[in-house]
Amino acid sequence: MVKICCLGAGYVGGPTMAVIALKCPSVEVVVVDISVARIAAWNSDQLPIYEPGLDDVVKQCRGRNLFFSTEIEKHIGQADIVFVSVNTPTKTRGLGAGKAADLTYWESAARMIADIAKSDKVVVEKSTVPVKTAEAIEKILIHNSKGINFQILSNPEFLAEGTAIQDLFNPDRVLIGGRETPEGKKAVQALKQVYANWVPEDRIITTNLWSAELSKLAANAFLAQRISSVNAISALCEATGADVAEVAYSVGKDTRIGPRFLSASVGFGGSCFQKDILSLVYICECNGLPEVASYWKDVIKVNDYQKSRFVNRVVSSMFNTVSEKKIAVLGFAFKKDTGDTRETPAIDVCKGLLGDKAKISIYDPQVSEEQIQRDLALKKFDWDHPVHLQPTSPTAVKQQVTVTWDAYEATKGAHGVCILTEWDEFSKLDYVKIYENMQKPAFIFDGRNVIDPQKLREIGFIVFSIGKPLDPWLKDMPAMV
Ligand SMILES: NC(=O)c1ccc[n+]([C@@H]2O[C@H](COP(=O)([O-])OP(=O)(O)OC[C@H]3O[C@@H](n4cnc5c(N)ncnc54)[C@H](O)[C@@H]3O)[C@@H](O)[C@H]2O)c1
Ligand SMILES: O=c1ccn([C@@H]2O[C@H](COP(=O)(O)OP(=O)(O)O[C@H]3O[C@H](CO)[C@@H](O)[C@H](O)[C@H]3O)[C@@H](O)[C@H]2O)c(=O)[nH]1
Repeated sequence: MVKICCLGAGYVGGPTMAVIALKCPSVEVVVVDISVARIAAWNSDQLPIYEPGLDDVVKQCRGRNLFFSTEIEKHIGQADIVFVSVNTPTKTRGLGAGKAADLTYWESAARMIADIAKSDKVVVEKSTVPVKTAEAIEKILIHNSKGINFQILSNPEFLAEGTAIQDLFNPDRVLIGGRETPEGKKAVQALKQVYANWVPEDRIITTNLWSAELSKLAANAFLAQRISSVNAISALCEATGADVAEVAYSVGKDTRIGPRFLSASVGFGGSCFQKDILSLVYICECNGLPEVASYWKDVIKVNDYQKSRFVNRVVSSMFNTVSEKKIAVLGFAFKKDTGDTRETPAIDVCKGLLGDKAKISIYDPQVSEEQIQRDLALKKFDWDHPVHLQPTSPTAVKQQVTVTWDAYEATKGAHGVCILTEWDEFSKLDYVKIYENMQKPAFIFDGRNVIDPQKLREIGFIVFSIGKPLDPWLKDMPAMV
């Protein structure tokens, strides 16, 4: 029986390994983590992450050929294939701070594998890493190898949160990069065989190591670039009276461009896009390519602009101040169908409003008060370290922020409502009831274009929707910078 061990029981390690276990009954999969709490949650009825369809997959295989454990050494020792799916945050200190990927967790994982292994192993990079990481990892493994043969493969993950199970069941492609030596090719084949249990052969791409590593960063950069492109156009739509949904539809009808990933928003969030583009920028700079670095950096610049533009809209519409005004925030997760808040645009928008002394009342169906308070108190990039290693006691913002478990409670007595996540339930709320319970004039700022602005204007709201023709009220407000 092939034995797989995965280091890192997070948003990638957990779902990916659960699906491998489901689709490959003859493979034993053990997911290990340094976080005792996380492993305990994977072994309970309350999984540590919310992901549609995940409970079902885990229930089918846990205890059969899928196990979650903190006995890292034992399971690395027994494995034929070791996946490494640990955090690769942005560095906060030293060389490359604010851009380069911090490979501390990866390096310590590699050192542990080298120390423990007593038999040959295929080591798979599942984490997103800078190009040439495999070379560094190889050096660590080989220098400590005691004659053991390690083959390192790059097998980046392309799942998106909220649709992870669907993406894993039916991936657009599986990418495997390896050394072009006979041993390297054998290792690629061994991993290919695992995926071939459910992924059609023509969707399994094999490349050299560096192409695989770079493809992951490039794919995220291209995806994020589409969002920044449509968001840049959304600002121009607001200035000209064009409607970004109509523009995106017309543009996306060109088969060379395609319709997906063209929804204007308050900005992209999530643990990957910003981190991976910053990493790409740093790699370009290190390779003497400042023009290429600056091209990709602008994708993030436009994203930051979109978030601050949104805050400015809110403040300038409401008589240029939100001080002491209650603002309801509907949605805190970085997208619907996840409880993940890493790099969510809601953090920057809330911080912007808090900077103008607003009182914020937040509702998100999947995010707890503790998480929100921590997010609003954490320093930039601290969020991407293992949860149990993050600072514990958030301060300051508590009095200005309340968190409710009900959209009607959050909006009661509010001067304005900001929709920051596209949860389906937000388009179905009773907006007449919400309007009646709000201060007047009642404002709504839709950062996800989930409500029909015309219908809400008929109720009496002053409405701002990203990239849509402006409300007459907003047209008369001071110009925005
Ligand atoms: N989240 C996504 O949608 C996504 C998609 C594709 C790729 N990725 C990449 O996958 C990697 C992991 O991302 P994630 O979202 O799963 O992160 P995560 O924070 O949810 O999970 C990482 C886990 O690794 C554990 N860990 C850290 N060091 C360890 C060690 N030495 N041994 C064992 N466990 C260790 C942490 O405790 C944590 O539970 C990152 O490189 C990320 O960029 C993420
Ligand atoms: O048209 C769009 C599409 C997305 N978003 C936003 O973009 C962010 C990222 O969304 P998405 O890409 O769907 O989720 P992630 O889980 O971050 O997945 C991305 O990042 C992962 C981590 O690397 C990759 O594996 C995936 O392929 C890649 O889609 C979210 O805030 C979305 O709301 C928009 O604003 N407009």
